[in-house]
Amino acid sequence: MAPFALARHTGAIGKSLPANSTKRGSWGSSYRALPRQLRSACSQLSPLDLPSTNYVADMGQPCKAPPLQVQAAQNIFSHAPAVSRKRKEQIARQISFCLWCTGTSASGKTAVVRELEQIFANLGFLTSNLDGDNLRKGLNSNLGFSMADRNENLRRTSCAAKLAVDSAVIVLAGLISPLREQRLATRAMFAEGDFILVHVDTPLQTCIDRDPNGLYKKALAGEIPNFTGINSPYEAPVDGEAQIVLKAYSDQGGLLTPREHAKTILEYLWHNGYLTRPGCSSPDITLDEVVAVLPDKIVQSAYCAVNREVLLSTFTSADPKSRTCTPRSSAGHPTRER
Ligand SMILES: Nc1ncnc2c1ncn2[C@@H]1O[C@H](COP(=O)(O)OS(=O)(=O)O)[C@@H](OP(=O)(O)O)[C@H]1O
Ligand SMILES: Nc1ncnc2c1ncn2[C@@H]1O[C@H](COP(=O)(O)OP(=O)(O)O)[C@@H](O)[C@H]1O
Repeated sequence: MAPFALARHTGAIGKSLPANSTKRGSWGSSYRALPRQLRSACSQLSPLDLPSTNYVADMGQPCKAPPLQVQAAQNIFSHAPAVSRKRKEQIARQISFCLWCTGTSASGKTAVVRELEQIFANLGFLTSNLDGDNLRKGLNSNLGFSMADRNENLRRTSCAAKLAVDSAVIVLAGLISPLREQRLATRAMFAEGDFILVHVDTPLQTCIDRDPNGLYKKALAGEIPNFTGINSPYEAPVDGEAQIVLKAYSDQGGLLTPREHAKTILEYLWHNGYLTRPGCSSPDITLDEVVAVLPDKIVQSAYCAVNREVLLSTFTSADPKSRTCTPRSSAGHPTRER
């Protein structure tokens, strides 16, 4: 089944503009580092759990699906990277990680990711925005919303996210990822610390009231099968599963804005060393400065200029180790060692 209805989001910005030594394995093997009960949950999602989707030819004519691969390829010899991720992070002057937002449709995943994407750009960090809707127009365009198709959608997206993280890019992903086992399997793709799950915890009724594309209305009228939260399950993350939970409403009952959500995430990232430049002992920007950055203005900020200077010096310095960072704050911040 082809995706029912997808709203495309343009990237928030144009093109111009903590890790450990855990072995980073494949979908099939990397979850071995997890406790047994999580492994068992992950193991139900295998690369063999492929969708029963028919392909549609370019001409728009339905065509017979090529036989789906039911067995993993044999005789594959993988290559170690010629340039390490650590080296790439030094070049990019950032620590890469995957920030993965889960939540029902219209919970605000796209809004918070776009907000973050712009703030990161202004701070001089390179990101990739992996949005479920957008990916379903390309990489995942042959997938629908059966659970098997969602599994495959999430598996492919996790692989893409992993490739970007291994290339020193910060990934900002927003996909419903409705089942706990799917999120566990996604997390298992990454080394510990490289994956941060964010639950965009907006009550279903609020999402239904928002209904920006009229999909809930159609689903409630029985016109869309397998619609998350209506006739297909959404398992909210259990306690401790998500590193960050974004409640839609403040304690006073007011609706929190995407900007406030982005601030919560930035605080987490800053305190946990994700915004510390490789080789530095603390971030080169204070938390107050981070959260003061305006997302709606793409500017060549002072930070971009400083980073560019330091970056250029890495190419001119004979000994890369002689490169120094001048932290803007000397407070004792926790740092992710790279
Ligand atoms: N049946 C059904 N259920 C849920 N969502 C649907 C459905 N049909 C279309 N859409 C639109 O597809 C977007 C969700 O795609 P995802 O790739 O994030 O879904 S999943 O993670 O594979 O479950 C989702 O986008 P968001 O609203 O941004 O979440 C919807 O706009
Ligand atoms: N924090 C928020 N407060 C109010 N409205 C929001 C908030 N976040 C998102 N919205 C609005 O809700 C709708 C759905 O948001 P979106 O980010 O597209 O959600 P998702 O990507 O989870 O489907 C949009 O119209 C968006 O402008």
